[in-house]
Amino acid sequence: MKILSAKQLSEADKYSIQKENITSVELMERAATLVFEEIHKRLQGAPIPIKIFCGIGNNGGDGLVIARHLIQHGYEVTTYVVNYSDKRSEDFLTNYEKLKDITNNWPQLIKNEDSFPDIQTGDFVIDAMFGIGLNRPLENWVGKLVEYINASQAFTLAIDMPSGLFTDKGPEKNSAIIEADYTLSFQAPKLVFFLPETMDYIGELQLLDIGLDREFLAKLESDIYLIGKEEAASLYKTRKKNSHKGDYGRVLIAGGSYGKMGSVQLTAKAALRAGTGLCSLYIPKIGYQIIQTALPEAMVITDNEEDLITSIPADFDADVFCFGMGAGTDRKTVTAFRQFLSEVKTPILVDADGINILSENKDMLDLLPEGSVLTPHPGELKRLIGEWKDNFEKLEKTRELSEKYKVIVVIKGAHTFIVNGKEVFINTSGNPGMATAGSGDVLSGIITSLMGQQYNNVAAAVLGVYLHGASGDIAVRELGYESLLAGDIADHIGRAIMELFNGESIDKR
Ligand SMILES: NC(=O)C1=CN([C@@H]2O[C@H](COP(=O)(O)OP(=O)(O)OC[C@H]3O[C@@H](n4cnc5c(N)ncnc54)[C@H](OP(=O)(O)O)[C@@H]3O)[C@@H](O)[C@H]2O)[C@@H](O)CC1
Ligand SMILES: [K+]
Repeated sequence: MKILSAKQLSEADKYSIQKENITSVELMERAATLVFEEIHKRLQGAPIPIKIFCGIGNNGGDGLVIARHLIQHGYEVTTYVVNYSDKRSEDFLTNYEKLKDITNNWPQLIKNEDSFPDIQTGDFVIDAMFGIGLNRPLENWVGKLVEYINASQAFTLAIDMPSGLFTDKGPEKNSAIIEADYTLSFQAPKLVFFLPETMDYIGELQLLDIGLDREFLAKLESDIYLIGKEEAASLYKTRKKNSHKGDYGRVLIAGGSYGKMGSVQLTAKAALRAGTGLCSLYIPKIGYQIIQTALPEAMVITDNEEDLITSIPADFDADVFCFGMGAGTDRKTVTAFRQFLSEVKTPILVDADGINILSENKDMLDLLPEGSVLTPHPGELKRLIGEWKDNFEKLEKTRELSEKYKVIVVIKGAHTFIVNGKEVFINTSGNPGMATAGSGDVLSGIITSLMGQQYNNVAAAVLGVYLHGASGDIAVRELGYESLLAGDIADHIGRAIMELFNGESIDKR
């Protein structure tokens, strides 16, 4: 699904109105009625005090429509107009009159701090103050009202966007933003819903299809895509009956050092669970027995050194190489990686210490084969690209790195971002239980595995990240967040692949 900007959404809005030959107030009625239906479905007429805070633009107009429907269905509603300006929008005004027609009263005006209403923890607050039209931070009493609502701890539903949050840029420091428990947003997801510094304002997210013109939406250009099950499933390649292990990739995973053999073991296990035909590990001697015992399905080649890696065989017959987990940054390992990069021809996946080595020796980035995949967590990314002022800048800098070196960068996080030049894919699967040691090693194994199975490298990264999150989601159903181990993520990859197709195993023989 495409992520759209505020400008694109307003254009889609205008186009749809013209094409359908409806008025903008009719579109507002349609959108806000959908919101009302969602609320009604959940509240089922419950006598909870509902307090709706409406702005004076079209987000406020939505709030007035929601208020009208709720009142007509017998809910206990108080409507407030946050009167921050005299420039009331036309559609706001139309619905202002309509609301008065049914209540015989004007909504209560809030004009300053003295007119803030009492809000109880048990109230249901609807935030319809600002949507995609916000163009500067909230100031003075309007900002204070937002903080006042947040402090009330009342359940807060944001309409389209939490008020105070910009659609296409990061918030300014200390700005007032509604901390919503739930956001019902129109038509398309917005980028800020998924960035680390802004995602917490959204609460739970639900998108409402308000019927904007599909053809127009399809033509809108966007480099940013949201990846859910449907998108992931479309990337999956079925297996042929007439095939053998050689068809599913020869993978060489190089890494590990004294005390860190578990990392490569997890990567190799994940690669095998994700479908790799032949998996070999290149490790220091110390790990030989460990790996052979823990993972009999993998083959092992050892370095001459006991405790660390001092050479990596670039001439090994592999479709894809993976380097970095548990490898350390010893001078001998750095030299080995440099030598390997100067010889290797196929794209590689670089994780953990591999990325740390690249950060400390930036000239080595030039040696990365085109299409290689880097999988940094934010700390590793910072070492690669330097500090960023906000996540928009982080994304821009990562795009520049990706374009300059022609590599795919997977920024790990609550929403993992896959950056391929200008293109960005945002993953939606996964959960906080996956914030556990070794989780990244498993991810590297899955992506490497898919690269080896002839997925193109971008598809391998996107599908790999999705499957990693989905495996974690399935595993927590049995184990709970706290007790999830990285190995459990690896063990549920098969189930995650099956669930791409609603639990059915794929058999297209
Ligand atoms: N597009 C769609 O698909 C559909 C959109 N719909 C709805 O419309 C919403 C967008 O409506 P919108 O364009 O009227 O903008 P909105 O968010 O109400 O705010 C604009 C007002 O805020 C003001 N203002 C801005 N910043 C401010 C500040 N810091 N402090 C104070 N004032 C500030 C600004 O005034 P000005 O900058 O001119 O002073 C203007 O008056 C959208 O989110 C959705 O809910 C649906 O009904 C139908 C389908
Ligand atoms: K809002």
